[in-house]
Amino acid sequence: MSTTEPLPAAEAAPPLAGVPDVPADVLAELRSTWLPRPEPDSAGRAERHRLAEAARRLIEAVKLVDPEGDADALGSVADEVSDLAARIAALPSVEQRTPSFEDLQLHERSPFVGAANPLAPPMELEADGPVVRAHAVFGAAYEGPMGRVHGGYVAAAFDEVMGVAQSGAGALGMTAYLTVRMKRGTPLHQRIDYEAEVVRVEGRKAWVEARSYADGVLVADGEGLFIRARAV
Ligand SMILES: CCCCCCCCCCCCCCCC(=O)SCCNC(=O)CCNC(=O)[C@H](O)C(C)(C)COP(=O)(O)OP(=O)(O)OC[C@H]1O[C@@H](n2cnc3c(N)ncnc32)[C@H](O)[C@@H]1OP(=O)(O)O
Repeated sequence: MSTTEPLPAAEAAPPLAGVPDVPADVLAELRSTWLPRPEPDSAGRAERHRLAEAARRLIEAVKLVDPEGDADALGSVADEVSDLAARIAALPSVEQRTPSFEDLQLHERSPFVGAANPLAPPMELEADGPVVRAHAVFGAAYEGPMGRVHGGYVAAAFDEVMGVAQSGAGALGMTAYLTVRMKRGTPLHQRIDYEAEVVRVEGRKAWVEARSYADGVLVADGEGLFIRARAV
């Protein structure tokens, strides 16, 4: 891909040649309902999301706190946070019960999109015809070069958005390879926009293209191959 123009918006996902089983109108409906973030289905889940958001602020604060400041104060908060981690770990774990449908959703658990996952920025998703659009703001914890997102996270964000694009097109594969061209640094602390679309399907293989933009300027683009397991 050489153009820097965003992919055009589309009215609806056209049928994708090669994707089996699921009619295009059903997929389009699923995409429009599954990709936007749902409201939490219980008070407990809402509180877990609030806890994850607090943990994100904690991660950011720990990354930025000055080691040349007050060592006693640092030691004291390290003890408190350690006690808090032990209190949380002593609460019932999702791994001790059969996961619910909501537990398994990308919006809940993903390291990029998951509201319950403190590692997730979290990224927001939307369906735009056959294109999946996403956006995220990466904080200090994602820093590689000064003020820029680490290249591993740049690539991983592409994996997520491409993975959703091919799942949303019914391909349901796993990443076999991913190529990301990093054209400019991806800046921290500002909204990064993504777009991804399946461009070709052959049997169990789906090829996806994606791009990312900072303030409308192309910062990276790439493509990936996703392969559906034989059993699915
Ligand atoms: C409806 C709305 C829903 C929206 C809501 C979305 C929910 C859901 C979103 C999820 C979003 C998560 C996004 C993260 C996605 C991951 O991170 S997935 C995790 C990372 N990837 C992996 O762990 C994959 C590890 N690799 C594998 O498991 C296996 O190698 C694979 C990829 C499944 C392929 O295995 P296999 O099926 O045994 O492959 P095999 O039969 O040997 O080869 C099949 C063909 O593929 C080719 N091939 C195999 N591997 C490769 C390769 N690496 N490179 C090139 N060609 C290859 C072979 O040459 C062969 O080609 P042909 O001879 O048919 O032409």
